Amino acid sequence: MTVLESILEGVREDLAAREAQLSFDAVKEQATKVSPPLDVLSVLRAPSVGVIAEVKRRSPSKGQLADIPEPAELAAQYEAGGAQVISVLTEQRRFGGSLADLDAVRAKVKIPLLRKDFIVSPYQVHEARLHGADMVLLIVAALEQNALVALLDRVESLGMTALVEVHTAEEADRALEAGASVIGVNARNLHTLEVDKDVFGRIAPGLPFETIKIAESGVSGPGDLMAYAGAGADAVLVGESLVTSGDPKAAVNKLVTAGSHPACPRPSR
Ligand SMILES: O=C(O)c1ccccc1NCC(=O)[C@H](O)[C@H](O)COP(=O)(O)O
Repeated sequence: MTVLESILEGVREDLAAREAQLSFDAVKEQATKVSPPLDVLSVLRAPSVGVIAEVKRRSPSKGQLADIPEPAELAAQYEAGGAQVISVLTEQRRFGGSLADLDAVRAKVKIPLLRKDFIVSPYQVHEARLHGADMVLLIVAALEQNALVALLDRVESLGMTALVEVHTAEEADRALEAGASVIGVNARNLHTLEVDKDVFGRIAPGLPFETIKIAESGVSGPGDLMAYAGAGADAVLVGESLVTSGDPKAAVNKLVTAGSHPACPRPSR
């Protein structure tokens, strides 16, 4: 069993437990009562190369990264540093996250929120909305094509934006066929955990001009952002280097400054 398959097994068990507590109909109904989602596409189309800053406690590849007792405080630092979007890892078993983290962050910051999890069911999409997410991650490697299409439609029908994650050219083709307008190229292979920062540069040039392109994983500082920007990234998604930095506001701000510097290569949009 690969790492991704093992994560998905736990995700499905945890999902079944939550469904037993709160029915699908109830989640759907309650989610209609929260404030409407923010317009993530406009934010990501800004002329500078943006930063999606992640609340990430631990990971299968690195183990414990940071305790993060107050995720809302970390998110506020990210916002103050100029992040465009905050990613909240809500998976519990491997990443130590929760929907309570999403609630806390939503109550604290005004910028868009990404629910970063392993979404396999429409239930989780409505749940994301109920807990204040504006954007939802859909991982192509975790989904059959019909499920990917159905989940993408579901996300968009709720006014949210899907970040459709790929790691290979074949997955990128599937993302485009499904109708993704935002594609994240993850440098991390979720089956082996190997990180290859060159994957973005191999895949992004083959994506349509109008597709918003996010480079995910392995960003340790402005140099990585500049390299991803040179290969066509509209934004970078960063976790580890921010949560371990000791000064998340400054760490985000360094990236944001690099992304808006005139010398930073910009996507041609
Ligand atoms: O981070 C992991 O080890 C991991 C393992 C298996 C599935 C997903 C995983 N991470 C999710 C992510 O994609 C990253 O949290 C995100 O791109 C930020 O990456 P980084 O800046 O390298 O922490």
